[in-house]
Amino acid sequence: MQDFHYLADRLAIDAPPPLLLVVDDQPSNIQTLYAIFKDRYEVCMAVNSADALAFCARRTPDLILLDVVMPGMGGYALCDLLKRDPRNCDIPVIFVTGNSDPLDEVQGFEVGGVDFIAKPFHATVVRARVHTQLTLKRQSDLLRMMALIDGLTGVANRRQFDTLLSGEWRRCGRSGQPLSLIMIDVDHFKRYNDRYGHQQGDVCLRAVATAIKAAMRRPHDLAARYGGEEFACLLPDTAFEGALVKAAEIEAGVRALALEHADAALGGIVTVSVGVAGIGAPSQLVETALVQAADAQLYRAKREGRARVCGAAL
Ligand SMILES: Nc1nc2c(ncn2[C@@H]2O[C@H](COP(=O)(O)OP(=O)(O)OP(=O)(O)O)[C@@H](O)[C@H]2O)c(=O)[nH]1
Repeated sequence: MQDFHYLADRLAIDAPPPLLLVVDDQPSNIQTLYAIFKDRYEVCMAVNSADALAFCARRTPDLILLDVVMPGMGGYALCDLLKRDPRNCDIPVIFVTGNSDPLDEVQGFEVGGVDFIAKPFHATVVRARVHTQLTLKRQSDLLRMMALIDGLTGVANRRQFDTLLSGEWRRCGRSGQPLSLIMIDVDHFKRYNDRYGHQQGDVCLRAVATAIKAAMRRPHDLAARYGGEEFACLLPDTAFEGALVKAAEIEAGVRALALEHADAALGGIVTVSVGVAGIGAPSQLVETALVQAADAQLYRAKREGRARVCGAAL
């Protein structure tokens, strides 16, 4: 539970103001809504459905206020399109309408709208409705994130890692791109816990996770907690040689933290052992081969004295 609060606090502190997209062909309506929301939210505007789609391809709004009747594609058709797109389907859409016909509202709910706001606007009601939907959106985003993020360290969890490994294995197999995997294990971590206590052990794991994440700079690189004191990095479109460089960076990055570990075998600081495996064309083998190979290299690094990188190309 403590980890849940840690994650929730981090999200609240780091969260930028919510992004509202107002889609309306009438400049006066846009101006009114802008005036209502500009103090608490980032408000962007689109004057037709095509502009709105272009905007959503660049950025993901937290909520859309959508006029029902517009020249060209109307609000219902636009909402229907957005809901069919996996990248945009979670954005709540509130329709803004001058029509109070219940049948009209039913159509709006059928295409995935979450609420209606009647014109002319009543500022307090509009604010309250938007606030309610944004609160619900934040909560569902948090739950989605908790299902994919390790609560202790903030990196991806094992579930996300397994899902992405399967996806990247197939994608790299189709495109003929290489795929590499790095497995990392904290050395003599049982001794660390025994000497410094489990809570300090958790602090150490967070610091190690941060050092690992710092080495993952490409957008598709993934750092994950594989289990206990073991981490894994998935490097799509990266050949074995490149992954070896990253692995060395991770090993050096953890050393550079200079976390005291009086019972460590070498140097009196926390170190990691690292195993690397890379494959040129994933389609030749089953995906477990990559994990097994990286794991075998990790245990080789342990056998050969820890605090080092070992690797093999498949
Ligand atoms: N503090 C803390 N400890 C954990 C966590 N998960 C696993 N551990 C501990 O990590 C230790 C792992 O110990 P071992 O697998 O024996 O390995 P090791 O002591 O690191 O030794 P080598 O891997 O051989 O260098 C165990 O004591 C686990 O209890 C965690 O979330 N927090």
